[in-house]
Amino acid sequence: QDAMPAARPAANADAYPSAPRDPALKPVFEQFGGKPGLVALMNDFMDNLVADPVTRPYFENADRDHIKAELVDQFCVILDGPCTYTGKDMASAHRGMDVNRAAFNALVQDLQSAMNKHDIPFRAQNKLLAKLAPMHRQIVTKL
Ligand code: HEM
Repeated sequence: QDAMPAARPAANADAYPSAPRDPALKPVFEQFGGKPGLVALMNDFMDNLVADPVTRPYFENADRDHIKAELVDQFCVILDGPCTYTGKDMASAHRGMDVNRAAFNALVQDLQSAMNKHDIPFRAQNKLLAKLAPMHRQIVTKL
């Protein structure tokens, strides 16, 4: 898989897996409160990740402010907001971390409880989660 690094796609090509922007998600971006809503959401999401014993080991020594800022841009792009994601692609960002299914699922639950706290409508939550779920292929590298 590492045999032909030159053939790799651009750095952020699968951050939001090469799918085109989906204009149908613009109303969902508004339901998240736009970019300020995403910034507020990410604060609680990261607090949950650090409080959760399953995810804490991954985040306690990480640059959490940086990750939050990248997540805001990434989710904003996924929801067709006026943002650009300049962070790493998901495979590169999580390489060597040995993220397993349990950790991935725990992170999703921590995101769900943050979205509930921010009163994001359930349907809007699921629109975002549907875009995040396939990313497990790039992120989960361990059974
Ligand atoms: C759909 C699920 C996930 C998404 C969308 C996501 C997204 C991101 C993004 C955007 C970054 C920043 C990349 C950059 O710095 O350029 C990042 C970094 C990171 N993620 Fe995830 N992630 C997910 C799942 C996970 C899981 C399950 C874990 C571990 C339990 C995890 C742990 C980390 C850590 C520790 C970093 C920081 C890496 C570093 O310091 O370079 N992520 N993630």
